[in-house]
Amino acid sequence: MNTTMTMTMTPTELAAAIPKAELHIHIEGSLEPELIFALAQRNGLSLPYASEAALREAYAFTNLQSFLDIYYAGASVLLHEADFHDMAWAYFLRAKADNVVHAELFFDPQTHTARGVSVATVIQGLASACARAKAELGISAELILCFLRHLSEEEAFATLEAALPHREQFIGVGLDSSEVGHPPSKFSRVFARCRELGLRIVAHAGEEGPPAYIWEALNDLKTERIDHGVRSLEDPALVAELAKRRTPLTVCPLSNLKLCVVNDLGDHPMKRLLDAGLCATVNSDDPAYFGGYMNANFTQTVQALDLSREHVITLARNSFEASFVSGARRAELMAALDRAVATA
Ligand SMILES: Nc1ncnc2[nH]cnc12
Ligand SMILES: [Zn+2]
Repeated sequence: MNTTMTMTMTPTELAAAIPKAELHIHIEGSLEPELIFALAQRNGLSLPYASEAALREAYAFTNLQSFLDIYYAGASVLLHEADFHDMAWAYFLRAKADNVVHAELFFDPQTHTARGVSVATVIQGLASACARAKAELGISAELILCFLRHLSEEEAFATLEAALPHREQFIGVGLDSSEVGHPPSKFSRVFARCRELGLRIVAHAGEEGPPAYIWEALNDLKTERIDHGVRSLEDPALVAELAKRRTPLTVCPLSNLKLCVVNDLGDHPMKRLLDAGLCATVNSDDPAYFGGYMNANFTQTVQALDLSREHVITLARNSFEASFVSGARRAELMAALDRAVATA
C-alpha cells in the first residue's frame, strides 16, 4: 500500500478503519424492524404496526422511557433459541463491517422470562452466536446479564438464581432500564452476591440520573465501568475520582442525541470527557433504534466535535483497556491497533 497516500487519512476515515471494541450494546437494541417483522411472521405473532416503515416512524423519542416502551415491545417477537441466535448473529455481521474485533453484549433476561421464555433459551441462543462470531468472524464476544432496575430487588435475585446454571456463559452483570427513581443502591445486595460469585460488575449511571447515582454505582455496587456517565461532568470531585480510579465510561453519542440527553451532537460531552483524562469509549447502545452502529457513532462524533487523530486513537485504545478480555487478548488487540494506525 502507498504510505504517502494512506497517511492522509482524516480522523473520520481513521475512526472507521481501525479495530475497536464495543462494550455497551444491548443486543435486543440491535433488532432492526426487518428482523422484528421476520421473527413475528416466523413465530405467528401480529404486530401493532402495518409495516417496517410504520414501525420506524414510531422511533421519535423524547427521553429514555419513551424509547424503552417501544424497545420492550420490539423484543416480544423473541421466543426461541434460534431467534436469539439470529438477532446476535445479525449484530456480529454489522460489527464486523465496522471493524469491531471484540464485543461485550448486554442482554435483559427479565424482558423475556416475563413472557414465559426461559433463561436457558435466551442464554443458549446468544452464547451460540458468540461462539460462531469467534469461529467465523474472528470477533471475541462475551455476555453481560443486566437486571432491569424498574423491577424489584427480589426479582433481580430470582433472575440471578435462574441464570446460575449457565454461569460459564456470561462474564458479568449490569443494571439498565428506567434510571431516575431507581438508584443503584436499590440493588446493593444483589451486586454484593454477584461479586462473591466472581462476576464482573458494570451499571448504567448518569445517563438521565444525577452524579449521585454514579457515586452509588462506584461505592455501593463497586462497578468496574460506568455505562453512559455523561452527567459526571456536573461534579468536579466525581470527575477527579473517575480519573484517579481510571474507571471507564461506555459513552453512546447517538443514543444521547436520540434520547434528548443532548440537543445537538456538537454539544456532546465526549471531547470534554477525553480532555479531562477520563477513559471514555464510543459505543452504539441500541443501534437499530438510534440510527447507527459503531462507525456511525465514531464518525458522526468525530465530525461534530472536530476530534483529532489522537482523540480517535485514544478512544480505540480506551475500548481495549476498558474491556474484560484477558491480558494476552488485550495485547493482541492493542498490537493490531498499532499496526492499523501505522499504515493509516
Ligand atoms: N440507553 C439505555 N439506558 C437504560 N436502559 C437501556 N436498555 C436499553 N438501552 C438502554
Ligand atoms: Zn445502555
